[in-house]
Amino acid sequence: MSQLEIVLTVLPIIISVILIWDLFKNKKRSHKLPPGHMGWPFIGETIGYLKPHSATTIGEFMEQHISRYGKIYKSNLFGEPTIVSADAGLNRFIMQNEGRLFECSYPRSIGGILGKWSMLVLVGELHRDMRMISLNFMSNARLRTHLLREVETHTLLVLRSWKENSVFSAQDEAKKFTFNLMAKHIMSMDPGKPETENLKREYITFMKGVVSAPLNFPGTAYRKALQSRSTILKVIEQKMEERIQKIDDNGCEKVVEEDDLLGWVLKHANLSTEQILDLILSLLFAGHETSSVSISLAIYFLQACPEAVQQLREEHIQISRAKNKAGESWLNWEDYKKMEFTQCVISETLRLGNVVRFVHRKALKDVQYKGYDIPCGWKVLPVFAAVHLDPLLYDRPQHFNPWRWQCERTHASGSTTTNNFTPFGGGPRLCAGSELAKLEMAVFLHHLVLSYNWELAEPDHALAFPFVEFRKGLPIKVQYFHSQPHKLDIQAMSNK
Ligand code: HEM
Repeated sequence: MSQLEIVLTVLPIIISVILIWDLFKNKKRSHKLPPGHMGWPFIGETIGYLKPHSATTIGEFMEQHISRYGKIYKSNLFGEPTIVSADAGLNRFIMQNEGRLFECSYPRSIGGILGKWSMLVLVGELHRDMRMISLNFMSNARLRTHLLREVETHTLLVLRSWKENSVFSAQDEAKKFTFNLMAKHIMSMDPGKPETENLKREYITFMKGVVSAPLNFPGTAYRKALQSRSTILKVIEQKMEERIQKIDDNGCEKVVEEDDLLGWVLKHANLSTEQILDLILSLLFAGHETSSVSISLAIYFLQACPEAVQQLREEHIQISRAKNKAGESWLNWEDYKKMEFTQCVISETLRLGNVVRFVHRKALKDVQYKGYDIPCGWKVLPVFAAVHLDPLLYDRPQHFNPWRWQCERTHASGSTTTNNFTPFGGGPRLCAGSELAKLEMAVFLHHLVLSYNWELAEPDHALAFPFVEFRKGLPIKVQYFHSQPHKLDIQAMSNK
């Protein structure tokens, strides 16, 4: 057979195979997709989707898409075909079927910056192992025995530094509080020490990169963040080495017992150095940003709602009076459990502020939901913010109304509000630090309302892009609230 004859025989076969394969794929492709628009090639509709908007709204893009296509629509976001869900039922379905029908799938740039062993990136068994470590370390028992005292100490350190009538950024103060708490809890680093302050500086550069476009060129925020990442990792690694030197052959610390995450991981978990570094960095990230923004949001919402401040203050004055009577200073778990209205304020802050607005998932199989197909491999974005701000689910959703949660508490659980409230996500990836976050907010609010009155020094509001932040840093002015015998004196409290 001549070469030409071979080509003429083989070519039609190859073309037929391609055509049959294409036909087969097309048949598979004939999904009943939700309505929507795929936008420009590659970038799709990403720019519109990420356009900054007020954190207490879902933004123009989402509003227009929901009114045009409904609560479930298709799009092209982050370079991939995507199903966006503002539907409470679908969001629950996605979160509950993690690992079976859907899987966590953050953009590659997040893995680049948080590390390939970060909990946000890991799936399957590796994720489960890392999750167990985090859950153990933030268990309810540890919250009672260790964290409550730490949270209160760090709250007081920050609040005690506030000067009457001075103007400062409440957001920076909240960040200081949560960073110091995390640095202490994770690596026993003390606030104010040069090593802690250096780490904080690097961390700020790192965070700017996490929220920026992932452009790895000289001078970009992303490139600077990658540099800060390696500096931060060096600090953590050095701490690790110091700690390993202290651990004897029996696995016990020879000198001082530092009861932090680093020590715990070194003694109890079988992780590589790289895994420990990424775990610690991702916990620092997960535990610092979200809680500090939530505290800033609470300060912001409350200054516009004096009735809520008054009720909150009454609750905390009662707790404080009972403690004074009993000769106690530090808050204990029973005090925390008495903070019922405070929990309503926290829930309402998380509902209206939507610190984590959506999460990233992908479909592991072809999935059907409400007559629509979600094709295998497509990205899926459950948008919690859209559910939390849905007027069909929450009466006057844009209105800060902590009392709506009071009715919830008196009704049986499983009610509409509770079912549709997912500030901490859900299913097997439910936030590992949710109880710690609520404790931080409650203790901070306790001392805030007992110690100060506050007002905005200039107008500001929280923007979502999509990380939530106050553009001007939430400048506030404080006055002492004197009617309490309460003293912000940690030394005196420690000596009691
Ligand atoms: C109000 C504050 C917080 C909010 C709103 C929040 C929200 C969330 C959400 C929505 C997720 C799920 C992400 C996903 O499914 O892809 C998550 C995961 C996580 N959060 Fe939080 N979080 C907060 C505070 C904290 C704190 C204080 C910590 C403590 C270090 C923490 C540690 C984590 C961890 C480790 C995960 C990953 C869980 C897993 O993948 O199994 N979070 N958080």
